[in-house]
Amino acid sequence: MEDFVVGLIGMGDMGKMYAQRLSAAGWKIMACDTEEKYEALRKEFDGNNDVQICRNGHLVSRASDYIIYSVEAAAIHNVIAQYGPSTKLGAIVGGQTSCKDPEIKAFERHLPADVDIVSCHSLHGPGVDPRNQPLVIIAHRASPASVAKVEMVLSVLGSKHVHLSAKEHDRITADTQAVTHAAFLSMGKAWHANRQFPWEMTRYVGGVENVKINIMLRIYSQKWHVYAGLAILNPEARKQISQYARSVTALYKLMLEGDLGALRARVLAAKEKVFGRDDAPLWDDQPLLNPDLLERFSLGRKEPGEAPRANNHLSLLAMVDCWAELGIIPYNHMVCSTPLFRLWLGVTEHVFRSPGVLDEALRVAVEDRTYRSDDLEFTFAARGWAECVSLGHFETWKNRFETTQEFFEPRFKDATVVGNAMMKAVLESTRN
Ligand SMILES: NC(=O)C1=CN([C@@H]2O[C@H](COP(=O)(O)OP(=O)(O)OC[C@H]3O[C@@H](n4cnc5c(N)ncnc54)[C@H](OP(=O)(O)O)[C@@H]3O)[C@@H](O)[C@H]2O)C=CC1
Ligand SMILES: O=C(O)C(=O)Cc1ccc(O)cc1
Repeated sequence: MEDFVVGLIGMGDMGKMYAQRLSAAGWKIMACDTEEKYEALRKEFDGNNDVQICRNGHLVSRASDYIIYSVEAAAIHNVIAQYGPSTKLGAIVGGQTSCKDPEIKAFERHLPADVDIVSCHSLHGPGVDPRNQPLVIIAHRASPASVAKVEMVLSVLGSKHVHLSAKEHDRITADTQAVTHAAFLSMGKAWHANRQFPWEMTRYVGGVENVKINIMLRIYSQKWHVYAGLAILNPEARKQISQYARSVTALYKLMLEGDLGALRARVLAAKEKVFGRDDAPLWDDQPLLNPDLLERFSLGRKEPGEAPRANNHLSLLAMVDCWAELGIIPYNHMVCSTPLFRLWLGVTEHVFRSPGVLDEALRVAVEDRTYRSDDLEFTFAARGWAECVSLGHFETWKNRFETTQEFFEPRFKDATVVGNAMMKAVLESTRN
């Protein structure tokens, strides 16, 4: 492996993270982005002798032994069609896209037959320390020797390798990532529709609300294509996102009707399916999240000693309803989960394993009208995202995302600082 060269096509956030970490560990890298970024990238990597910037993917492909495509999911087909035929004889090729169906199809179609296919997916954003985070390895068409080479190169990330097929990967990430994002995207849309910065309204500050707000802002501060790609292009995700919207609508209607009995019965039945019976729970003895920790990461002000206002937690109740309807046991996906999913499952578990909190949420749901208009907007938003994903409308998705991104944009700087601290503390304190 002495002269082994790793090629990186796409030097955005993930490509650069790989370039920096792999070269720091001593691997020789050849990398490119689109041609107009050539000079800027050369300047950026000027001091790094282990990273050679190329003008295009042909130059990377012809000289690299293992090539990783880290480009937008919607572009992967065209990019592989362009550079795939230039792949070095006998090389290994993989991709980093969040959804494997289009990537594998493009590889099968455009790569020469002598090339092995071993894909990967780091299950975390570029700003998260990859150590101990799951890294999916997909040995799609490869000799054991090629898989071993890929694992040796990527071992420098310190992630936990999880071996899956492309189909298993897409199924699990639809259950974990796509539907989790749908919940936070809907919260952002709802707050935007009511023109609220939720942390400026005292009723929103504290505990579970901190997680909702911080993660919502984190998602809207990122690039739209990452979230659009993994929802729209994953053939498994449509069902989950549509069910989430149906669950939100059904629970909201029960709230409007003031039917506490029916609401309670539905939520408790879902709880039993997802979290097990009270005498045989599926959760661990230790909660996934320490609730005290959540209080520390607020963007808003709270008077000392003031408890967070009760909330009906429609977004969380609907998540459990959705899992129950689809027969998903979220704990089964922990080996292949992102930090956001673990956080989301952690707060959901917190509400469902604290009987007082769940009872209060159900009582508030029918008695307290404070949240009615927010919840109406949340319901519209969840249905809007679901429709957009079902129709596969990238442009509408982009527009929906960017208008809300613009609304929250002035707050991203502060939110990123608090959000990063929260993620770090939560990751350190949660079991994986
Ligand atoms: N961000 C995240 O949290 C994670 C993302 N992923 C996945 O990784 C992939 C990359 O994501 P990320 O790095 O965040 O996105 P970025 O947009 O930051 O990076 C993608 C880069 O690829 C470039 N590109 C597009 N076409 C070509 C081409 N023909 N030749 C060379 N470069 C090209 C893009 O250029 P241009 O902008 O000009 O199009 C862009 O710079 C996506 O598929 C994403 O789903 C996986 C795990 C985590
Ligand atoms: O943790 C999450 O769900 C994120 O939002 C970050 C992210 C985005 C895309 C991926 O393919 C993997 C991780």
